[in-house]
Amino acid sequence: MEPILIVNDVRLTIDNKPILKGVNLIVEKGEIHSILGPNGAGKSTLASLIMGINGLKSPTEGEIIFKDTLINGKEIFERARLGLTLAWQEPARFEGITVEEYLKISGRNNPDLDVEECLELVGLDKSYLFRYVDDTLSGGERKRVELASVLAMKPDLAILDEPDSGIDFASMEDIAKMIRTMKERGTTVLMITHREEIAEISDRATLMCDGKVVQTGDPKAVGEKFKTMCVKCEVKNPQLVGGDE
Ligand SMILES: Nc1ncnc2c1ncn2[C@@H]1O[C@H](COP(=O)(O)OP(=O)(O)OP(=O)(O)O)[C@@H](O)[C@H]1O
Repeated sequence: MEPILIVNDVRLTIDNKPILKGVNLIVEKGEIHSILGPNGAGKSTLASLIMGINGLKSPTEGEIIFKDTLINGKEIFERARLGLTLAWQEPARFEGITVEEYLKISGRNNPDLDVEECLELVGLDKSYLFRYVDDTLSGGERKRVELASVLAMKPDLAILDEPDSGIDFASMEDIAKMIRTMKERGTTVLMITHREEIAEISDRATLMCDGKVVQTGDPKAVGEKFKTMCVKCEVKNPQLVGGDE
């Protein structure tokens, strides 16, 4: 096993509020790794820190190492150049850009780019190439276009923040298939999700709660723990989730 991403004792405090409280995570090259956890666990904040977005370029303490390079403090474009990309929780919306243009921009550094194939892999036919990436596409279609753009980019590590949001239950198997295709094409996937059934397509999963990692391992076991412990805990006793430092 060869780690592609190492998150080493990462702490983040914003306005005196501890948000990440010593997160340790190793993502192995070639795996699909899910992060599960209740609302407010710190999943998106961790994804932002790994990508260097939303003003979060460095943790308060700890290290983020991508492909043997310490990326604390690096700009988003430097991280992208190293082979790191992120698909957002909110699907893409770009006024005046067609799907074809969007995929070509996304895949400009991919010598094997085939935009029609990228669309096909996310279940959209080639008539979508001429559609605009705006609200004339449904939320689910924009989500698919965004996942097609990740396939076009072919990054070494793709962080997918809730790829299942805005996707109806019947399309979940499609999404799962697409994420597996990403893996087959050499992209390691770190995926944030609320749905344990999506986490189950992973090779490994991590459960986060209250800014900490609770468990990493077999996705079924982690999903089960999420389902049985966190959901109950969140509903009945939110103030006890995970405890404090
Ligand atoms: N810039 C910020 N300033 C203050 N608090 C913040 C900031 N960003 C995040 N938080 C807080 O940090 C905690 C973790 O938020 P985060 O969005 O990372 O959780 P999450 O696990 O992704 O939740 P969800 O599943 O609801 O998206 C929340 O309590 C949130 O309000």
